[in-house]
Amino acid sequence: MEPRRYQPNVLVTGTPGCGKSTTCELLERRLPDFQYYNISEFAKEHECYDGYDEHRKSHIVDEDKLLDLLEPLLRKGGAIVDWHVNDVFPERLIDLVVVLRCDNSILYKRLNKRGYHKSKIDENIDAEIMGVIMQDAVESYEQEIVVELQSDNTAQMESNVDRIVSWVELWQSQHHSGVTNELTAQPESGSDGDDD
Ligand SMILES: Nc1ncnc2c1ncn2[C@@H]1O[C@H](COP(=O)(O)OP(=O)(O)O)[C@@H](O)[C@H]1O
Repeated sequence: MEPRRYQPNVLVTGTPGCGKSTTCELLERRLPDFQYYNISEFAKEHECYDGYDEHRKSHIVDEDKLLDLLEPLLRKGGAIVDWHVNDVFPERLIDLVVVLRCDNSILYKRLNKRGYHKSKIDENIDAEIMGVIMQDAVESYEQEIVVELQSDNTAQMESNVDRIVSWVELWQSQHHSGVTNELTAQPESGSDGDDD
């Protein structure tokens, strides 16, 4: 059986350039007990690669190897996971999925500034217009744990961070009080509860 988690795991996903890393870095400061996993960097660091995609000019991530390494870390809870791919993490390990969204013209400027090739910018803008990442998220997780947050400007990003922190605190209060209740629960009185 899956061990009980005392902190939730939060997956922050979205099209590249939507603001995942910036949001996660702010979250990290607000949630000092949490561990931040930028999966692109994690995959590079642990060489979770399975070839190179010449067309995209990027490494192909070996998802099996990635998950083998990541799963024991996520089982403990308290992880902030940042990746544009979201359908590879087992549902049982994820408590909240945040899908960041961005206006196309703003996203274009961000990706252009990043020096992406035009074909790569177009591919990402198309994905954002079609809501590909959101679609993947709702197909992979219970709809109740998926939230879509707009991240066009700093004010929205700050508000998103506040919302995620509030959600984490709510999760903690529900789960920690749940533990206490289980431990302190009195046996049922056996009354039929006749309320006439
Ligand atoms: N909500 C936002 N408001 C203003 N700038 C943002 C916002 N989100 C991201 N950015 C900027 O856009 C760029 C891409 O953000 P980043 O967090 O690296 O995106 P991702 O991790 O999704 O690829 C960065 O220069 C970042 O400062």
